[in-house]
Amino acid sequence: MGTGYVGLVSGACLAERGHQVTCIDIRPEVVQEINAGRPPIHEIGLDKLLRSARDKGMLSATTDAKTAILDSDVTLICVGTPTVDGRMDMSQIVAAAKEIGSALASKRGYHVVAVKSTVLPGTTEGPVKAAIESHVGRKVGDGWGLCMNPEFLREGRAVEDFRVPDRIVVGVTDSMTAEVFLNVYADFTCPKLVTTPRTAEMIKYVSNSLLATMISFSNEIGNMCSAVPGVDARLVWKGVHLDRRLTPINGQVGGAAGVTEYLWHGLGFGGSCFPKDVAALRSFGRTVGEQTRMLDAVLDINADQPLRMVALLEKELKLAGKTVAVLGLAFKPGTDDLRESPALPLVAELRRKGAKVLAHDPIAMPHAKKRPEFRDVVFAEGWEEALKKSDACCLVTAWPEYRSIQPTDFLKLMTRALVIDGRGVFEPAAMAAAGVVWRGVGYTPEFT
Ligand SMILES: NC(=O)c1ccc[n+]([C@@H]2O[C@H](COP(=O)([O-])OP(=O)(O)OC[C@H]3O[C@@H](n4cnc5c(N)ncnc54)[C@H](O)[C@@H]3O)[C@@H](O)[C@H]2O)c1
Ligand SMILES: O=c1ccn([C@@H]2O[C@H](COP(=O)(O)OP(=O)(O)O[C@H]3O[C@H](CO)[C@@H](O)[C@H](O)[C@H]3O)[C@@H](O)[C@H]2O)c(=O)[nH]1
Repeated sequence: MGTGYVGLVSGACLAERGHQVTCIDIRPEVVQEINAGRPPIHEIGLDKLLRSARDKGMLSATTDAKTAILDSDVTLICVGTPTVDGRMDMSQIVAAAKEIGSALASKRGYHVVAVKSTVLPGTTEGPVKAAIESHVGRKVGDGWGLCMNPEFLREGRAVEDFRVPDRIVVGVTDSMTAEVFLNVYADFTCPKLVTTPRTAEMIKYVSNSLLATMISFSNEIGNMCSAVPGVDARLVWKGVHLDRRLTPINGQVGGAAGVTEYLWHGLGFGGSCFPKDVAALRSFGRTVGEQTRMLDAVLDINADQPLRMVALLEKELKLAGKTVAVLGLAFKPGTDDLRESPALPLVAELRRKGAKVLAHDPIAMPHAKKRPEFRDVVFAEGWEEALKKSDACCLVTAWPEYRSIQPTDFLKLMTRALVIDGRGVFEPAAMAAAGVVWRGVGYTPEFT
């Protein structure tokens, strides 16, 4: 139920594993696209997977929740749980639960409802259970079961993450539900952690909050390193990661320059999860009488990073009347998602300072053109055009095609080659040697 990033990817991947899947959504246009074999979202590998599942008769989509629920054994709730004023908005999840309850009222045979959406501790056993029970007319355990199954996939790598997860967490209170539900994941060989619904809910928030904390910590340290002549943050992270406690046992480290992802300076985190989940956990902490000094700092540091990019630019030129190329609008590469992208506060600040913005993104431009925040942004066909018509360049999203831009391209295309790198994409020494003025957010190379 809910065919966004989580619902559609889960549905397509479970169909691949041999389950019969019906995707339910309230948006008829989305249902139509799925039935036509076209994913309404951009995810690597999803179009092929969806078409294959549909062609084999393993997956279809509908707006008719009741029929779909009556014809199935398990329902995964994958609707949105946005934050409004920093608090989790439960309206979609409660509406979905009521609909499931109404359908289950006439159902024979055991049915398991799993909350896959990210929800605060107590939500599954509180409002979700209450909404289902009040409509089904039977208590949980009487013909139906309830569990919590957080999802850890990343946008842009969602199919790969779902196919090969690090772990599967299930929060459940009775063995019958655990047995039926774990059958869904029978083919997955990763560690499976069975716990209570409240602990499962908390695991999801703590996972996201820890990763967000690592990013803000790296940014605070990167900013500090930048302020000390002769300290190179990239080498600082390399040196720190040579500690075996931070480097995985097999010696494989992800991320740039041999540094574990999430411990790397830059523009900060965006997307539909980290900002909302840290904010929701912070307000949850207050409701249980706990201070959240770390989480407060994580969000404060993150809000500052895009503004630092503008401050770096202003050291090099007066922004009023100038044109700035913004390369990348999506909150990260591999997705067309603009939710909470650092490009949003960056563009707003550039406009506030009187600069014109000429933007490019390989995938997200059709969405960006519809956003009111980008109303007076001009869009370029390609990065070459953006650079040619600009006085400076801000690299926001580390798309592979931007990684291949050479120092000579900046020199050839721009009147003055001035680049502010928000993602540590370019090699500072090569840029400097070629004569490009290169600055990094949270990073000043050792040799400057
Ligand atoms: N996006 C991610 O990478 C990700 C990863 C892990 C967990 N999560 C969590 O999973 C949940 C879903 O996230 P998403 O990004 O897939 O959301 P989304 O906004 O992309 O999709 C939600 C979908 O639910 C549909 N919907 C709303 N109410 C419905 C109802 N009553 N019946 C049927 N459909 C309904 C909407 O039309 C929409 O298509 C959220 O709680 C999110 O925090 C997201
Ligand atoms: O070293 C890093 C790594 C990431 N980011 C930024 O952090 C944000 C989130 O990135 P990522 O974690 O790759 O994407 P999401 O799709 O938002 O995935 C996160 O949020 C999901 C939704 O809850 C979880 O399921 C995933 O496990 C969790 O990684 C993006 O803006 C990235 O640019 C950094 O700034 N520095």
